[in-house]
Amino acid sequence: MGSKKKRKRGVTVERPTIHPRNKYSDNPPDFAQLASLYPSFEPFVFYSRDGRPRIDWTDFNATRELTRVLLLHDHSLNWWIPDGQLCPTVPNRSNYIHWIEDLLSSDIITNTNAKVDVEVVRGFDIGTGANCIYPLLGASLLGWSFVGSDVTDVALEWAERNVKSNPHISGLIEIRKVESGETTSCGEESCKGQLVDSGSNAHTNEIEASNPEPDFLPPLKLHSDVKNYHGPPVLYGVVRDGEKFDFCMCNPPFFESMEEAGLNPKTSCGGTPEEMVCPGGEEAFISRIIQDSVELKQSIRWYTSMVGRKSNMKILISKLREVGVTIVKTTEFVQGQTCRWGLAWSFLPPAKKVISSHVAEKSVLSFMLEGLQRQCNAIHVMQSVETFFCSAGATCKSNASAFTLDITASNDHCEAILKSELSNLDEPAPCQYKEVVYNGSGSSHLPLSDFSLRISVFQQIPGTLLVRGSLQHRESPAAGAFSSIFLRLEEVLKLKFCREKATAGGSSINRAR
Ligand SMILES: C[S@@+](CC[C@H](N)C(=O)[O-])C[C@H]1O[C@@H](n2cnc3c(N)ncnc32)[C@H](O)[C@@H]1O
Repeated sequence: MGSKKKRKRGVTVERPTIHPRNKYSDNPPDFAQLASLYPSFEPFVFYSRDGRPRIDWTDFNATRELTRVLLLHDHSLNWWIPDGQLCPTVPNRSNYIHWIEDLLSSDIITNTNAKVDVEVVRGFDIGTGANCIYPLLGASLLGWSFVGSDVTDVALEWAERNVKSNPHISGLIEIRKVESGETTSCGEESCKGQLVDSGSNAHTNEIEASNPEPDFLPPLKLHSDVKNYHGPPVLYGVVRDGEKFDFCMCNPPFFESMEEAGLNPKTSCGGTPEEMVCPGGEEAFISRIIQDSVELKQSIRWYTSMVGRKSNMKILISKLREVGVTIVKTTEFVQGQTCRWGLAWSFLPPAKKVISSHVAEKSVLSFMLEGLQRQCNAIHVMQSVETFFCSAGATCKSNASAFTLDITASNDHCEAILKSELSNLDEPAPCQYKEVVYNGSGSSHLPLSDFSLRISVFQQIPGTLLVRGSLQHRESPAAGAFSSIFLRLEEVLKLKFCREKATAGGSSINRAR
């Protein structure tokens, strides 16, 4: 996923954002224009006091109609889903397609499925849904061909209808029913012999795991304590003998129950239990994809999945390390206040020297606050972050609507933070608010020795927040304190907000970049 470099007040800020090739990157959907062109969409558009056209994101009919007109207007696609089925947001789903496009065009792994250029890229969409969104977008944007699989009758019927309503690309898409009777077992017995200890480091970074000599290493029994998937086949048993794919993709059932799905009160994208839920949630489902990939190995160049919880990334990456993949890549998909992750891996040999994330500088770190007490929300966390920094004398500037906090701290402030006891964040500390003024010359007036950091708080599923810190002055001498300070912040916030408190040394901090 591309991260956009933005010069703001003389500071280069890297933040993950909409993919630069996404159609909506520079031109977000224009509701007023769509309403004037499509009378069926018009009743869903209203104008807020600032005169901006809006829709009610909690109204399923409004979100479905928006998706329908966007697919028609911008992609010439005819599309519909029945009431209650999961309704995709087009800009968000396009990001995943473009990320795969990046993976395919990168030369990180060798292309042993080498094909002449005229052959089309072939993808496998696990759980294509009634909306069939990924095959429709991939075929219309990039001319890719797809097999889209699913298990439910309604998904298979409507995916097929959506394909047939678009004769210009229907030849590129096959909808495949997963036979739920023939549960494949890639259990430990069948996988054991093929597992190798990679001895590699999997990191959540741009180019991550390298396992240059997997075949010479001794077999390893899987020991990850991951949740098990008990359900219909996912890849193994659905991909046919001799079939080859350039990639597979998946927007998995994220949740273990509909209660956990919680149905975000700010949006209504529908979603039936069959679409949203599987025993063991996404951890179990993606673990099955990993197990199946061990069986299918190089039949698919890039295995990918969307991941809804950051904490699962860690578990899944260590599982990938155990099964001896040659490469792991991750990305972050950001839309509004929601974050999702992309996880990709391959068994093909790396084609070029990989850069270890040990040597790469980390400028973005994040952690999850899970199991938040009921009455706590992002605002409370923001206030506590402010107190954390201000009580050491640092300067904070908050933007409550964007859920961001810009912090400037001197060397002394950093030392004070690191020396402090795990403090009581209930007492708001007096803060020095300082407007950071752009001097117009392309450089900030802040002394370079200052540590400058932006903290963002994202709502995940109910009860879970993501806290992300991005270093604004990488070159500052105080920048070295970033990870220690962020680790400290994680401990302090978990102590205050999480039912399951942080344990010393038990940090879940993830190096994003
Ligand atoms: C979260 S929905 C994703 C739908 C669509 N791809 C999207 O992004 O909106 C998950 C889909 O996976 C399907 N599914 C669940 N288990 C499956 C399996 N073993 N094989 C294929 N599809 C499965 C569900 O029926 C559902 O349609």
